[in-house]
Amino acid sequence: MSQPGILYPKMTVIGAGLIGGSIIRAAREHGVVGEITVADASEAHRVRVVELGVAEHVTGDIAEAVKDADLVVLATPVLSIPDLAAQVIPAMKPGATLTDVGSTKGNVAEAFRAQDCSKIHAIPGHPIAGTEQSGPDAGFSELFENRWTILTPLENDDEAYAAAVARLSTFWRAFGAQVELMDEKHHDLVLAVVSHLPHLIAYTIVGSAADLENVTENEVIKYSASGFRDFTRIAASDPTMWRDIFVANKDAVLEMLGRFTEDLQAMSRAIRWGDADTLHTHFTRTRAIRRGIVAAGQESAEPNFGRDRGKH
Ligand SMILES: NC(=O)C1=CN([C@@H]2O[C@H](COP(=O)(O)OP(=O)(O)OC[C@H]3O[C@@H](n4cnc5c(N)ncnc54)[C@H](O)[C@@H]3O)[C@@H](O)[C@H]2O)C=CC1
Ligand SMILES: O=C(O)C(=O)Cc1ccc(O)cc1
Repeated sequence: MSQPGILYPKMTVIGAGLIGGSIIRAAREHGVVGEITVADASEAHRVRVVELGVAEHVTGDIAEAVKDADLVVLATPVLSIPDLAAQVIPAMKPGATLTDVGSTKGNVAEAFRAQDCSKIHAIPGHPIAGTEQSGPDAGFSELFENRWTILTPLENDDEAYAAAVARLSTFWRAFGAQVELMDEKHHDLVLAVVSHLPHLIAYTIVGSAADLENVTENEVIKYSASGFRDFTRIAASDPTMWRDIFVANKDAVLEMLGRFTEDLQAMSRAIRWGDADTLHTHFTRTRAIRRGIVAAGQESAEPNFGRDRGKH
């Protein structure tokens, strides 16, 4: 793939965890930024970023970190974004771009709109790529390859804003991602079904299995070599990140949870009444959905494909 060259001479990433760390590595590898500055609230993480040697500047001072940046990326848990936006936006230089990678977009759009964004280009974003790992060591440059990044631009008819959205799209494409633009409310509904609800189910079922009196913790570990193992991987995802997602995306998650509960009741009824046809028809449909995803090249037929890349 031909690379676009330097898109942002100075990039600042706030939050050097899995996603921030992956962006830094990918941006360096693909040559789309010049100098990289990292700001992180955790001293231990700042020390680790220095040891890893992945950034030119590392600081705990947010205003100092963003003042010269052409691109600022917020890569922290979503409930921290309103506070960070209030610190970052007034400190940014005119004409610079602000984006984020948060898993929810309605609250981020609201946080950006609450500030005076007239001198910068504020563009919420979300790479649909990740793992259950977190922290500065978890990042790897290939994370975004063949994945989607959704941008949810704010309402703004300026040509300069459209150009900033186009440049940010080029940035993500340089990492091998495909970019889609979407309304933030639609984003939050779609992600509630395909990401937030599955995580809630995994968190719940792993807890339920461990709590059952006739199932020991030892059996949960021993037999997790089966399909249950995928649930335990997801249920190992970062607690702070997921607490924030469910608080921020409450309405969409509750709506989807309501529909899911109805569908679960229908399955429960089919099992109770021995309605084998209903079960078979349903499982045939879901198998076709999975095969469609594999055929579209979005996933390997092998389990756990790509999930372990970049682990240390
Ligand atoms: N983990 C995943 O699979 C994905 C996560 N996301 C989103 O990306 C964002 C970051 O997630 P991860 O990289 O997984 O988290 P992480 O836990 O690996 O990294 C977050 C980093 O932010 C720092 N931090 C936290 N609050 C801060 C604050 N107020 N100021 C400065 N630094 C702060 C932490 O010290 C940590 O280094 C979240 O909003 C999450 O919803 C998006 C796509 C995938
Ligand atoms: O690890 C997994 O299976 C994920 O689903 C990763 C993930 C987590 C949160 C996001 O907003 C996007 C991707």
